[in-house]
Amino acid sequence: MRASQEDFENATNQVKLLKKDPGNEVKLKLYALYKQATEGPCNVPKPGVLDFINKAKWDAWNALGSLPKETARHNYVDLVSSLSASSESSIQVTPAADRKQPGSDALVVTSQDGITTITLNRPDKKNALTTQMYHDIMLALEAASKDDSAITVLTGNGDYYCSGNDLTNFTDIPPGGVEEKARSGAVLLRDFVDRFIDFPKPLVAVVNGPAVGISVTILGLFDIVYATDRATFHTPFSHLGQSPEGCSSYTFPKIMGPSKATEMLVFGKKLTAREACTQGLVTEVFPDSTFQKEVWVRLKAYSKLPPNAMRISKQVIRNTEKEKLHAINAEESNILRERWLSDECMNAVVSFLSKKAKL
Ligand SMILES: CCCCC/C=C/C(=O)SCCNC(=O)CCNC(=O)[C@H](O)C(C)(C)COP(=O)(O)OP(=O)(O)OC[C@H]1O[C@@H](n2cnc3c(N)ncnc32)[C@H](O)[C@@H]1OP(=O)(O)O
Repeated sequence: MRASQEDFENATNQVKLLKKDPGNEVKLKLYALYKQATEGPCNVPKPGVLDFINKAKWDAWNALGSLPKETARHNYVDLVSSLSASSESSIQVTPAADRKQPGSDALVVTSQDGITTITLNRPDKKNALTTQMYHDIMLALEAASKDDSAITVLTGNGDYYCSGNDLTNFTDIPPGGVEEKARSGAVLLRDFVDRFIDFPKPLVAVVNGPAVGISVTILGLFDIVYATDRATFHTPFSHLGQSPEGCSSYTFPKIMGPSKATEMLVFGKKLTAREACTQGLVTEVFPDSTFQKEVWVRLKAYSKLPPNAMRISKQVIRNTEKEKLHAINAEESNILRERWLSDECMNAVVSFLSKKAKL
């Protein structure tokens, strides 16, 4: 028996009463059938490749081809009645403008005992780096380079050190489109990494938990890396259709040899803290239970050493490579700009986002 218009309207109301989220795949199917039943075959332009949610919806609708309206209506009613009446749906797209924007509290900067500490403070998002945070970290480094502290520390709040680039950064497309987005992303990346290359004082990473992506690659530009034994080091660039940054294409082979660097940067092998220490990426590993205490006692003692001597010694160690590092950074940023426009990268980002999206 075909579903009547009344059955269809009842089903559309029933959807609103579902208590359990039926999942993105079902929600896309419901959306597509609804559009087909009410408007017929897909008749709107395909959204831009990085307009992930609307593109997924468009794809689902378009996939129904010339399915007759009546059949779509019938299939919609069938699908709704097969979903548990005790579920609840949340078929909504949260507009970008309505999403909670990270405030300046996503980064906390403190200065004490001769140490300036920059803390990533988005523990609920595993300290993923928003565009604003890249800018704020650059400002914090600029200020730290001029303040009277002897040592600068980067660390994270919560169970993660940092989960790398916030993948939702990819959804904020400017009027110039995806090319413009990729271009400005590459400029931001290059500026960001340049600040680490040029940082004049001893720079210490206090890796309080797992580290992913760019938070790992820039470790090659730090002077000291202390890690809890709970930390892991993961650069899943190939999985994301991306390529190495943070000068890691140069620093990692230099630190650990080309073959171990390839395992990390090309195959995305995740290292434990002890493996990373054996391979020279980490300076020292501490038991998680005493990590904070031991590290800060150590750093406070170092911070009492003559600051000018430490700064000059750091520069003697690092300066010979600066020019090369800037050239590598520029090249890596350029390559990434192209990677961000690739299908491989877009599909990987869509896949991550669609797991969290409210469709
Ligand atoms: C302009 C400069 C560009 C520089 C280029 C940089 C490249 C990179 O850094 S590539 C690396 C990018 N990062 C990732 O691919 C990591 C993605 N995240 C994950 O794989 C996982 O979230 C995890 C392994 C880091 C943690 O997994 P789990 O313990 O299961 O926790 P959840 O997944 O539930 O995470 C909690 C919450 O945080 C959100 N989140 C975590 N990482 C990111 C991220 N990188 N981008 C955006 N959001 C992230 C996650 O989605 C959860 O959010 P809600 O669902 O809203 O609670």
